[in-house]
Amino acid sequence: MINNRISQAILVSGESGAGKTESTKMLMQYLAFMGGKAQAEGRSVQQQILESNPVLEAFGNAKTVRNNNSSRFGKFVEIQFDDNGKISGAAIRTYLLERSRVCQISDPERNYHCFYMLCAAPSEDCKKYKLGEAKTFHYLNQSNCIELDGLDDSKEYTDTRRAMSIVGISSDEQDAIFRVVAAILHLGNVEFAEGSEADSSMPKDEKSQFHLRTAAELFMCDEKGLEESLCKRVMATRGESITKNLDPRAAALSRDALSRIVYSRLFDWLVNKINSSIGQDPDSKILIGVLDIYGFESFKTNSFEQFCINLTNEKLQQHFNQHVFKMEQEEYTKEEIDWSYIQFVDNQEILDLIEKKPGGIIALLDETCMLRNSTHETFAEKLYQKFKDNPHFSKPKFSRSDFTIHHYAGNVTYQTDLFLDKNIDYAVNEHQILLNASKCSFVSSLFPPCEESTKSTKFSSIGSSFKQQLQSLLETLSAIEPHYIRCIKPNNVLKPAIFENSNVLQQLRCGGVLEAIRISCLGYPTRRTFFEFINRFGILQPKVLGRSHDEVAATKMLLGKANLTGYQIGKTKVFLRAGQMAELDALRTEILGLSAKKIQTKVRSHVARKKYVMLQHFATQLQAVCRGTIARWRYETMRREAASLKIQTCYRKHCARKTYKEICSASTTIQSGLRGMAARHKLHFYRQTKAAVIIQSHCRCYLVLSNYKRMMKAIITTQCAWRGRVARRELRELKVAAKETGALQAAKSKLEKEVEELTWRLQLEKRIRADVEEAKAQENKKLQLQLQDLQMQLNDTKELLKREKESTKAEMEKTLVPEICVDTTQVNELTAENNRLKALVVSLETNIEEMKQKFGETDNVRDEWCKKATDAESQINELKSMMQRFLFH
Ligand SMILES: Nc1ncnc2c1ncn2[C@@H]1O[C@H](COP(=O)(O)OP(=O)(O)OP(=O)(O)O)[C@@H](O)[C@H]1O
Repeated sequence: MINNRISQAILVSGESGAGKTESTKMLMQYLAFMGGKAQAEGRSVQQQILESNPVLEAFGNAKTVRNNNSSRFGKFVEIQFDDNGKISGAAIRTYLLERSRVCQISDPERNYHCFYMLCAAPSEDCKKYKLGEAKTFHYLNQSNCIELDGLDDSKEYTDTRRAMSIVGISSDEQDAIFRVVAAILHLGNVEFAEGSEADSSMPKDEKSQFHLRTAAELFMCDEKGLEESLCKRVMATRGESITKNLDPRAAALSRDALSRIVYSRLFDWLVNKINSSIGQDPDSKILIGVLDIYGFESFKTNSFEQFCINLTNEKLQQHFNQHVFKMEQEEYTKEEIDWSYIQFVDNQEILDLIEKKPGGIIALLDETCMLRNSTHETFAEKLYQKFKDNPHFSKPKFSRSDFTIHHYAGNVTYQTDLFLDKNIDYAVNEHQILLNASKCSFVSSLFPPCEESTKSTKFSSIGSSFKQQLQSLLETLSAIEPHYIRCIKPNNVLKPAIFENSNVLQQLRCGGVLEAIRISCLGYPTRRTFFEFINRFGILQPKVLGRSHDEVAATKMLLGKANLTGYQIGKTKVFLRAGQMAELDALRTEILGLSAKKIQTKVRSHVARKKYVMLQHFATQLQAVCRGTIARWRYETMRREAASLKIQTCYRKHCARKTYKEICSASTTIQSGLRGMAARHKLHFYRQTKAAVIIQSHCRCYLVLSNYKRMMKAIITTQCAWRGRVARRELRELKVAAKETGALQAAKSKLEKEVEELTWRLQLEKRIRADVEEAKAQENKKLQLQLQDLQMQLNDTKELLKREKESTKAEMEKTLVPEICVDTTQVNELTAENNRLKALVVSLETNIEEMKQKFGETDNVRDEWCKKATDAESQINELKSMMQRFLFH
């Protein structure tokens, strides 16, 4: 593809279970690996292409009798490449999904894998979709095969969801997809019973009602609407519509039709989603298409699907024939080479029988479908009439509605029973309206409203649309170079290491492989124009590339050089036998190898030299860089040293300055301290001096003062003495003069002194007298009290004595026993007591007498002193008068 810039197609064919799908996957993996881009951001196209397989397999594959993982649809994967040969986009086209499987399976087959996966999903998902075990669903339990050996459905579920995410299906979309799948399962469990009206139907029981309700919930549509769409049908007749009840059987068919159409639309949605997710490359000019399409099928019961599948195989066989036989031999004739024509079985007539328009089986089927009240029997009748003379058509002897087609691969008898139903490709109007109105955007998008014109005018059938699809596929295939892969199934028991010869031979015959090999051996499968040939193999003999040789001669020279024989030279092309091109290619490869070696040598030496020069240059640069680095490093070191020196200097300077400042401040402090101290000393000395001066001054002052005072005193004394002398002299004179008054004066003084003394004594006496008076009064009072006490004691004692005397006397008298009864001790005691009391009385009386005496003496002294005082007073008064008189004189 890269060399010739021609798109290619790989057609993988073979019967069911032969390995088409596996081979296709391997091919896709290979192409993705070879053409895959380095993983850019997020998911790469190739990854999406590969991950589309598990998604499509989950929804389009099922277990059949022949294959546990049978693809129930055809697939053409178009991988687009850009100019660099890298994958730039992809498109997947699918063909004819087997819809009937959704509602009907036979033992031991299974329905589509997705149903079983969903039933084995994690419990929260099952709960969400109200699902139970797979065997509880009608669409799954028609067959006893529920589980497959070596297939874990729950793991498949997880893997499928992961793959869906990779291909760009969002989580919400995945939820909606599985919700629809679950709804189909629930729908399948709705059974119908006779309704109240004739030929009407209704859900059979509570269980059916539940499943109907759940299906409606999952579809997010009206439950009643769903029931009516299943149990009733609106018939439009000439402008008016009539609602017709469906009997239970028809209702069940309607239910299955709904399930089929929903599933089919879901599958188409998935394919479209994958395509839009992967994206197409409109600029891509080259592509590789891989076709994985169902192989020829011939079962006991063959229905519409087998009819379509076998049509496909007829078409592909025709393409193969055309390419390998027809076109090949036409080319030989055109190029006028020596060739005897080989006959081959052309299946054009069979294709005409099936698809010719008008008059082919498909056309008749469409016609029958369009007619009201037509049945499969009328259809079969039409076929019998129309093709009774066709050698490829026959009517089985014991059947009224079957027909047999003589396919290139063998005869297949088809049962027409469901041909009409399966061919009709439209959603029942009620179903369409119901699901279009779903609250779930996903479900409603599966059933977009159809235009009125298309609804009424155009009839669309599966057969016709499939035919068109095939036509378009073959057109695509014709435009590109096809390659064929024929898968051969070694045995029918799906086991390894078993090779059934006859079976394999049959497959080889059916596929036209033997003829293809024969023609390849006889014919010339490879051909090239002279220009292409010389251009490609000219290097075997470089001189042919000059202008001196014509193309034919040059071609022959080249072929001679390669020692090839048996080839043919045509008008414009050279035709080579099988294998010759490979020989030439090997030779070319060898020469190319040698040339490549030479070129490599030169290139290597050139590269080595270049490398050397470059290394030298780099070494110099490196050295320069290293030296520069070292120099920079040295310079840096020096700079750092200088800087460190500077820093040290600064630091030392800073330290010294700091120390100096500290010393300065310390010395200033000391100086100020010393100065302060000196000043304080000075001040102290000054103060001392000042104090001394003051003391001295005071002392001096004192000395002077005392001297002065002494002097003054001496002076005064002297003066006094003098004056005294003078005075004494005068006194003496005066004394003499006043000699007579002097005696009086002396007497007067003496008298005054005496008066004073007497006054003093009088006062003292008065005071003493007052004290004595007071003491006397107190003493008297005391004595009186004592006296009274004594008096009282005395009286008491006397009384006591008296009473005792009397009592003693009375006692003595009473007893009349004198000496014998008297206690002598008691008498003695009483006597002593009596004496003591007597002494006390005497002493008290003495005391009283003394006191009386004493008071009497004191009064005498007092009286005496008073008398003296009165005398002295009178003398004083006398003297005073004398003095006054004297002085007066
Ligand atoms: N190359 C292979 N190596 C081993 N097993 C293979 C190979 N190819 C196919 N098989 C086995 O055969 C089975 C069927 O293969 P595959 O599904 O590819 O068949 P098919 O031709 O696509 O069938 P159908 O037409 O039914 O889809 C595979 O599941 C696998 O078990």
